[in-house]
Amino acid sequence: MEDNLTNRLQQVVTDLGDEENYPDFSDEEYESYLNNNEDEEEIVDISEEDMLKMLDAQENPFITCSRLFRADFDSIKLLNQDQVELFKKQGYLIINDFIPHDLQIKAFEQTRTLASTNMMQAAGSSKSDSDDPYRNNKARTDLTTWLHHNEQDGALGELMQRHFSLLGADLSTVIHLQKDWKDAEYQLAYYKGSQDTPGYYEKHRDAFPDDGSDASSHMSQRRVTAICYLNHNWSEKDGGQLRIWTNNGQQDIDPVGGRLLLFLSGAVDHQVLSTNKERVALTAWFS
Ligand SMILES: O=C(O)CCC(=O)C(=O)O
Ligand SMILES: [Fe+2]
Repeated sequence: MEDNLTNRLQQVVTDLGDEENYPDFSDEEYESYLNNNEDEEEIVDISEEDMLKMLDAQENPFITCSRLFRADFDSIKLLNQDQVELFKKQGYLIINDFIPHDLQIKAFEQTRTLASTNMMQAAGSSKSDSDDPYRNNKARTDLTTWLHHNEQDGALGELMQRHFSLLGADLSTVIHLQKDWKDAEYQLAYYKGSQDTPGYYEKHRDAFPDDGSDASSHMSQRRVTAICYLNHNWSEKDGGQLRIWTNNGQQDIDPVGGRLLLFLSGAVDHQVLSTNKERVALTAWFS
């Protein structure tokens, strides 16, 4: 009896170890077997890049985002009608001398001080990873810090309180921002950048395409990116241009001090090219 049991057990073990006794599934049968035996709903882990590809294939993102512009609006103070038209048509707009030269110099020096006194963090550090889960710490080399317009002193405070708040008033007049929109998110960025170790920020988009309708608004918060450059005496050899991908191909924008660049966050891919010198920018996102 015992022998019998041992023999039978041995036979089972031998049969299990013998591949020829396994059911012979084709790949398709195996897939369907796995799917039928799945208890939990499969969570599709799609990358930001693939998600953008999928959304861009549904509709040109410049068209999606152009629906954010209001058909009629009241008076605006900083921008003029032609600039608004151009912004809508191109998906981006450059405004030179957005701020006075002395304010630009002071804001640059203030940023340098913040960077050298450890008040700014590597953009890919764990602290800011949670702000931007799609990026890893190799995507960009800058030091950053979030600024709050009513808590900031000095030139950077003035830049937000006076200049960006006027811009925000205009943008909320010409563009559909979210109903509870109050103020921009502000991020200050400092690239150390040298000939030996150039700074960079890889190609990316700041938001998913969004026309403000209920169907798409859950995916994105940011609608307009506004970048004010604070670099003085910028020259071609310093690099650090912002390459943008527009509806009409790519274009490189020099990060000239005092210059403001606006673009539709959900439509324009962009990349900071190698910068061989210190490079400072204050970015505001309007949602
Ligand atoms: O500094 C720039 O020109 C671009 C910055 C940027 O792309 C970002 O902070 O998302
Ligand atoms: Fe960006």
